[in-house]
Amino acid sequence: MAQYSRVSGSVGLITLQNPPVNALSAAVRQGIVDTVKRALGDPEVKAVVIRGQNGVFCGGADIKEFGTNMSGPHLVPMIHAIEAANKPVVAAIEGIALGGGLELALGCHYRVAHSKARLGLPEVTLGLLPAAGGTQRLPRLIGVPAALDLITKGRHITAAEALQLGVVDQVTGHGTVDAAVKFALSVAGKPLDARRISTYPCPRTSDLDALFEGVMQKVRQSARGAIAPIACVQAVRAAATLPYLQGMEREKELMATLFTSGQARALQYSFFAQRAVGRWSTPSGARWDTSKPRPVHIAAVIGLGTMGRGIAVALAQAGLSVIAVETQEKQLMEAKQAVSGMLERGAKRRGVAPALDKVSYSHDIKAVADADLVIEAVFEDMALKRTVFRQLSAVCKPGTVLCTNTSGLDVEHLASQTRNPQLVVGMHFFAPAHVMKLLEVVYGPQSSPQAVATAMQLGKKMGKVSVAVGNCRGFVGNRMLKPYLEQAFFLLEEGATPELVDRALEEFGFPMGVFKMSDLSGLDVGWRVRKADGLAEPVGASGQPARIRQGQRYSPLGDLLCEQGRFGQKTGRGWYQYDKSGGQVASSDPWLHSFLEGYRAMHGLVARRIDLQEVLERCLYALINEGFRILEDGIVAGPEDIDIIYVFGYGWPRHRGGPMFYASMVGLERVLERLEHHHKAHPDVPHLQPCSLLRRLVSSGSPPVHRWREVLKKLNSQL
Ligand SMILES: CCCCCCCCCCCCC[C@H](O)CC(=O)SCCNC(=O)CCNC(=O)[C@H](O)C(C)(C)COP(=O)(O)OP(=O)(O)OC[C@H]1O[C@@H](n2cnc3c(N)ncnc32)[C@H](O)[C@@H]1OP(=O)(O)O
Repeated sequence: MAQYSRVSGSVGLITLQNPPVNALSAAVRQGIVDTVKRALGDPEVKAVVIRGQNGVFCGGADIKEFGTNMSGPHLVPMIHAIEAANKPVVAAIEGIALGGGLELALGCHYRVAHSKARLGLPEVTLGLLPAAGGTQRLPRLIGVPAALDLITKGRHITAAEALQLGVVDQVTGHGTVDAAVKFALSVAGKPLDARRISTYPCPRTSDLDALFEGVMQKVRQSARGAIAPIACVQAVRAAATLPYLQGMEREKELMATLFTSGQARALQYSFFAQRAVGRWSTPSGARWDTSKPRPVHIAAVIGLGTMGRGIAVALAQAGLSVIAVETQEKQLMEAKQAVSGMLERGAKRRGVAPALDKVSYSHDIKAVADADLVIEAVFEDMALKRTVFRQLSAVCKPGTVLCTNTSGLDVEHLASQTRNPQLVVGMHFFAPAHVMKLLEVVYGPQSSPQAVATAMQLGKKMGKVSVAVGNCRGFVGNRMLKPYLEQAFFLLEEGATPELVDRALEEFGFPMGVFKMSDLSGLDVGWRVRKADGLAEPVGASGQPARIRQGQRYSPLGDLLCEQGRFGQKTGRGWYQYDKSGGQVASSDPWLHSFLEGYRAMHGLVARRIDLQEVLERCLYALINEGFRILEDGIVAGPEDIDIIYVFGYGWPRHRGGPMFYASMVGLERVLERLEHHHKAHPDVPHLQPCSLLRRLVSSGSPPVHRWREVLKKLNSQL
């Protein structure tokens, strides 16, 4: 709703009221329509100020309404009525003016913003475009290039940048509403014609065609199949080439296409999923709202390889004091230089002072004695990690939370090496740790709610999207990756090429196909794990046929490449060839193709034609099937956790929502039917056998993904 009052005698003050972000719900829109009418009809009122309650102007249209039959006044005529008013209307922008919130402000005649306010049109991130006149007014106000930049990227800008661009008229460091009221009084009675942005001609830009062509090309490259950024460019083009009302028609038409698209549903699901993972819970009953984190002022990092360095940087950038430990003197010196460089570059990018003095370095593990939390980031080797945990348990002060940065080792086993296993959790960072947004926080059966809450809160402070997950081999992300990779190898055996598999996945929207990704991260990484698991043994040594291990179908292709020293980009050869060791441009490798032919011949395999659809089904449905197993095992609280992990850590295209959302969009029945089909064709591949949760969801009528938690609870209680 919106509240009305009169201030300073002649200013009508309208306050939007819809906590926490004053989203433009039907009630708020109705409130604005009513209060504007009241202010304009009051002869005592000379000017109007619109503000938001609790220091927040407006977070835009109410996204929760999008899935409903939206009632109440429409935004477009509401904003037109404000712009057409015969008394000046001033937006007092505190906190945020985003999406429809900024569009409302652009309909006002003047905008006064607090210096800490952030403004933007982020609709593109929700699979939409600014459809309340944003695509038509913003280019008219600030020019086509700047408007294109803001609208296609959905970037938030500061008040200072907004002032520089001409989005706002005044910035204040003090009381925004007081400043806006004063401003309103100063312009009361002045002509308003020149203040109605919809009447402005779009500022001329030289070679408009070349500009739009260039932006469209960039957007198509970076959007990888996302339709909203393209529609945003088309809408701004309408502003630049058509009269305002025709431009508005085009905006509406484009919005109608986006609004009903699966991509918009996926991106809006992702928005709420990201918030849902913050409300974590564990099977033991620990919860985000009842578990109190321990304060962390001093954090320590043990092991300063690539991961440890990134973690130290992320901690220092989050304002913590960091003790960085590396036992080898030479490596410590190298790490110190590297960490300082990363901090300096990061600070330069963000326009702040580098937090160099936040990090102290030591080669002695005893230096961590006073740390509130320690993150062990030594080499991925259980014996080594065990030793470090025993040492940490001996040297740390009581109450220190001990975390292991591992991509899949048993957190519970490490906890058992310490005196206080309840204070041990996993923190699975993704490389580069100071850049990648995802963090898996892994709790074991003994981890205390406080330890989980502490790691989750620290992740948030470091700017990570943190997801609480249970302790199992590979946790969530890597556990699901295993069947995906396995299918990719099997497809090569059956006749596919790395190029074909990668093309299918890249056209789906992954930034890189599985083989290019594997070349980038290094084939030796997986080889080491398979060797440790007793899988990658030479044929003779295992005493089993080459393509069977531990009673299941196995592809030794990756191992054979490693035996040839083909580790991917770092050696200049892997599934592809590169111009040099460390080269990044993959090209098809004739050697690899004849190697595959020889391999198939040796094992009596006859290559068959494999199409892109089969690649997608085999790779993605096997991964999704594992996701259902993870849900069934109670490793995560809901499908949102899995989807956020895949979108933020594994390159799953955001406009497809994540694997579990994608499965629900494809239709659970269809996923089940195709898994059954592929399992029948490959009965020796357990990962293709549909998991019982998937079957049970299908028999309960394939509920939409937002109802799975509820169904899961019910199914579990029936067990
Ligand atoms: C045939 C059919 C034709 C159909 C044509 C349809 C025409 C429809 C016409 C519509 C015209 C609309 C035009 C407009 O351009 C569209 C929009 O405005 S879309 C919305 C744009 N705004 C945003 O994208 C902002 C989203 N929010 C954020 O980025 C952040 O929440 C924030 C505002 C920066 C605040 O961040 P934080 O402080 O970190 O807080 P949280 O993120 O945790 O949020 C707190 C709480 O608020 C909820 N929330 C936030 N924004 C909205 C919102 N816009 N609507 C509803 N709810 C919102 C958020 O979910 C949190 O709640 P929780 O999920 O935790 O319960």
